[in-house]
Amino acid sequence: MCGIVGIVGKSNVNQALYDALTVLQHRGQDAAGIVTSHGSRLFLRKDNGLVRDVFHTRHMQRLIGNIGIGHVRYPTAGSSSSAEAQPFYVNSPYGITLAHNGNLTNVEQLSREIYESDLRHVNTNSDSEVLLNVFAHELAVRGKLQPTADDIFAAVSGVHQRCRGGYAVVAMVTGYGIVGFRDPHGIRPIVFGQRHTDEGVEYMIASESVALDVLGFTLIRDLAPGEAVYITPEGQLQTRQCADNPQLSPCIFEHVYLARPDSIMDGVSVYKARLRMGEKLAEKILRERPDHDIDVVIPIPDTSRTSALELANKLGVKFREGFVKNRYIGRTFIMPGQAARKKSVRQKLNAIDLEFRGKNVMLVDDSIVRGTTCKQIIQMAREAGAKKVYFCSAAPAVRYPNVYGIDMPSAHELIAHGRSTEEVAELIGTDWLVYQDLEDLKEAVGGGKIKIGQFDSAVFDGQYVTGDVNEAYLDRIEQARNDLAKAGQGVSNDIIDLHNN
Ligand SMILES: O=P(O)(O)OC[C@H]1O[C@H](OP(=O)(O)OP(=O)(O)O)[C@H](O)[C@@H]1O
Ligand SMILES: NC(=O)CC[C@H](N)C(=O)O
Ligand SMILES: [Mg+2]
Repeated sequence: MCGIVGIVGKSNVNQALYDALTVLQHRGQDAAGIVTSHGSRLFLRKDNGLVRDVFHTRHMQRLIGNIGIGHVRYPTAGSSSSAEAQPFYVNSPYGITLAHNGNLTNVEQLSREIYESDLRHVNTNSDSEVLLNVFAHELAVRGKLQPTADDIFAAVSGVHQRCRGGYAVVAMVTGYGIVGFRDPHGIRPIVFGQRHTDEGVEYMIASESVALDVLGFTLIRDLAPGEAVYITPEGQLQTRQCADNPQLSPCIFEHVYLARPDSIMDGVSVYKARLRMGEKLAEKILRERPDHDIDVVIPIPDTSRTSALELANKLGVKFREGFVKNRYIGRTFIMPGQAARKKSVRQKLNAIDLEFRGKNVMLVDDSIVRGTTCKQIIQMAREAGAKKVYFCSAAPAVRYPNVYGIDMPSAHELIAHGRSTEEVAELIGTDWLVYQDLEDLKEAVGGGKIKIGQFDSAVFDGQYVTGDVNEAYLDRIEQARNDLAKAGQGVSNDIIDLHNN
């Protein structure tokens, strides 16, 4: 999960892109980039770091033009080298730049094809650079000096035919506008919207609706799975279905953890979905122990707050903020490397002892992935004097790797992989562990006013919706991308790309 944004505006879009990236920062903290287009010239700035660290005034001043795209990165392929920061650029045809959220599952085959059949060169190990080259090739074979909307949409169809995995993409075709597209399963989110200015209508494409909201754009809608939206520099917008068999199966983990609660995804309010998760979890707690002795419900900030609040309401138990979060530390789960993640939990969260002393506390988190957070938190609760420490997770046990854009490539790093609930409870040191049931989670997200019947919930059930993920593939990514392997990777930051200002 990275954050992507594209804007076709009526005046310089640099500041709006920057602002949108800060709103999407929770989707990627490793690198950030913006490319703008002014006439036939492109201006690029990208580097490792948070948005506020990557763009200084001098960079912003050079990012001129009324049209541009941006990206915040959380790597799922290749390395954390700044050479893999996005947007990526290819000069032919037309000069295309691209920002991608997701992960391709057939990247090895595509890399071979690109080199052997398409006669193209890819300079990094990033799957997003491969995706860009596939799109560029599919556009090039149309052989047009001036591509039309039909050509752009045909190129997206070509991408759908060749690429497998999860992808939400914005690409800028220099001189011809911006295109956004979503994979045929709609695994990763992407929306578009508009705002009216005195000079005319401006359009924005973004990962989450909250980016539109904050910048004064109104949401038009989500892109459907397989669909593309194309906006010319003059502001003509067209959409088209470019896949043969689109079927919506959005990533359910977006609702659990990745997205901001004030976003609406595929018509579903993330906030409401999280409230319903809390409700369902309370029902399960009452089923397991109708005469429980929980004195207080305490969330583990930030993401679990919404569901914890509703859980407490439903149980009729006090809700208390027992942990204070250091607002200057980012999200720990999306940090690269276990050492950094472990250290950050303690720096990030501190207990208010009086909320724990002598009490039976129910700690609530949105999910338990590697177990880094809950192990330390449970210990902190005990040190703060809790009598009993119970723990519940608004998501079911995470037992299988993610291959569609969340960096969970290694089953063995997942604390619940191959373990029962009781075994996990013992490992993390809790007196009672309650996981949400998967059916309840699906109902919480897809059973509101807007119905969604199918999800990518592979991390919970091992079912991969793209149908191309087998044991051999999972073994390969486990070998290539487990924490140890990543730590040993040499990282080259040399960019062969546009001049990076
Ligand atoms: O079991 P783990 O491997 O520790 O992963 C799960 C934890 O990581 C996330 O928190 P994070 O600190 O990333 O972000 P948040 O502040 O949005 O909750 C998530 O909300 C859980 O608390
Ligand atoms: N999290 C993502 O969406 C990552 C995008 C891309 N696979 C990368 O590693 O840069
Ligand atoms: Mg958390």
